[in-house]
Amino acid sequence: MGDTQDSSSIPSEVILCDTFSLVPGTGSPLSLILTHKELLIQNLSLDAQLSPQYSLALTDCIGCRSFRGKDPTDLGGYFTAVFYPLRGKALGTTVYRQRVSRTFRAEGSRDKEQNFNVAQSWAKKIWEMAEEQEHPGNPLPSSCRFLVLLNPFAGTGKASALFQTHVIPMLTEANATFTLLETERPKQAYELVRDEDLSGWDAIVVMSGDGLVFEVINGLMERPDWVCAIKKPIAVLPGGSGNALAASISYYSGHKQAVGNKLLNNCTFILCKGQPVPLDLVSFTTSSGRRIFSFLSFAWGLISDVDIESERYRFMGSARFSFGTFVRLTALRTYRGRLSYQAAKTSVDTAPESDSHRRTLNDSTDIVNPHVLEDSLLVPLNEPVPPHWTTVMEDQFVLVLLLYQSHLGADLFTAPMVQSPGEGVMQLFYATSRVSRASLLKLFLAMEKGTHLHESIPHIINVPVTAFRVEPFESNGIMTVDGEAIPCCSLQGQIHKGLGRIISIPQPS
Ligand SMILES: Nc1ncnc2c1ncn2[C@@H]1O[C@H](COP(=O)(O)OP(=O)(O)OP(=O)(O)O)[C@@H](O)[C@H]1O
Repeated sequence: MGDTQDSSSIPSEVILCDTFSLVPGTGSPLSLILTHKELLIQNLSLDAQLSPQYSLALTDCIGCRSFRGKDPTDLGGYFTAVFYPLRGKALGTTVYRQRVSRTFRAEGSRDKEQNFNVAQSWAKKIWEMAEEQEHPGNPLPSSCRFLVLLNPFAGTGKASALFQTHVIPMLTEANATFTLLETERPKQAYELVRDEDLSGWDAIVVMSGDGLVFEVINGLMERPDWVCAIKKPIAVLPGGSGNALAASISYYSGHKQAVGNKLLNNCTFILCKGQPVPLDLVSFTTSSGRRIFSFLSFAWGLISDVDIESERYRFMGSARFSFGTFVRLTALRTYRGRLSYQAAKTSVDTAPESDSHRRTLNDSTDIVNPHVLEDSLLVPLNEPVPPHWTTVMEDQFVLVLLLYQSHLGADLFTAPMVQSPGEGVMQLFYATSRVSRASLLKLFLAMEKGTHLHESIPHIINVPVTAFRVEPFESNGIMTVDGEAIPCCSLQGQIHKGLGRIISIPQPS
């Protein structure tokens, strides 16, 4: 955990060292030591109430600014450093970020300007070191300009209020500028990103559920300059009821499980400190010729039924999915159809077994034709699937799910094996009519903590795949792509590794 650890040794590579006092406080002196990695605070007073020494990690610092005292007779120079260290149960399931702000007063000189200069040079250096901590790669500019698209009706309708209370203060501290656009109707975000010049923005931030992200991805892919446009970084802040992408990004960025405001804090921190990383997208073609781009999931059967039927329990927030699942389990349906897929090849190198799921040989970079994204793994829907594909002979399905991120909802940790947003693999889960209600119940209960893969649950199959086809024999039932309902029809899709960009904090492997 990065916060306030006791440190007993003086660090070797000291960059700055000076004496200040803490504000507010007793005015007692303390020594500040800045190294490449941390700000070390040592109390110089004999007050036994104060911790003698603690440190704040610069990886957790989102901003630092200097200022003069308001009172003209005040000779002090000030700086405030804001950190969001990890809190919670490191070994448990919930780890989240919480604000720690420290203001220091420089008072070594009788000259006000000189004290201010000291504070200013500390603030500048701390921020420089904090930025140096970020991972190498392609960082966002230090003063970012964000276009924030917010759906005020997402989830339980609190997104606007949460943006004001939780997000704006953190963006301000991080010196980021933004333009907020509250959507007034469905498809407005889709049309905006499809039609407008986006060059004035470093990233598009979506504060909503997964539905608005779906609009943004599909809007970008509709542009004549989609090859370039789809590389525009997207960031996600949870404002809906499912928030699967937000929960996945929070998990990849080292936060384990979090929901509600804790998840929002984590994601806002990621927005301030993260960098654009590759995001897998799946292109779907339906029998009606429709092309859809997806960042999260495809579902048919139990999961899509619950997703759409539980809309009426929206007031429950994320609990609507668990409640809807229990309701649907009492009246389980089966759907007749055929499922085919191309299994992902796993690496045969010396990687440890537990790691093998992360390695896929399907690294073929998409040959990006400027006019259309080619699906090199697919044949036309009216032709049989390629001979090396697998077809599930069973024709009664209870559920078919393809998931390409770790979470299916903030509290549905369905694919713990997914460790980053750009692995180039879809996790296929399916169950046929042989599965029992007890097995399904066990699956959904274990999914909350992501332990279902360690339990033996009969007749729930998981295969990593790179392409798939679903052919329902009847047109009743609901299918969803990223939680959005589409008419039940034959369709197929393939993954495009790292086609998009999402802001995340990559973890050292
Ligand atoms: N002002 C608006 N009024 C009504 N619908 C809107 C508005 N703005 C966007 N939408 C639509 O609302 C749909 C649902 O939004 P979204 O998925 O982001 O939230 P949610 O359904 O609450 O969350 P989740 O998908 O995580 O359950 C989107 O498909 C979007 O098209």
